[in-house]
Amino acid sequence: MNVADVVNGLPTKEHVVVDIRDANSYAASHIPGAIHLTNDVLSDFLREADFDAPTVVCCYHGISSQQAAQFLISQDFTDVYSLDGGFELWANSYPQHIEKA
Ligand SMILES: O=S(=O)([O-])[S-]
Repeated sequence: MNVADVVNGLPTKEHVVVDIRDANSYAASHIPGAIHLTNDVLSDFLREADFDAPTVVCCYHGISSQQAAQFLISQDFTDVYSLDGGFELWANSYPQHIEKA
């Protein structure tokens, strides 16, 4: 999914955004409303998740998010996307849409 689709969905909270970057990167800046998804919180996340919600995985550059998206699909999520270009493209495109922890 491209960054424009995600930014357009922000006002209505159309997507669940999960950020798989390291804790410092997430703390410094992330997509507004993004959940920080790490191995530590994975079981809680899976227990509470809406498996049919449109869910977008954000990493650094859009590579590792593809694997994470596949993993979520393997866990029975039905509507999962990888954010093309990752947070780097997001931050360059929408510096006004950045949330700090
Ligand atoms: O985050 S990344 O795998 O795209 S470098």
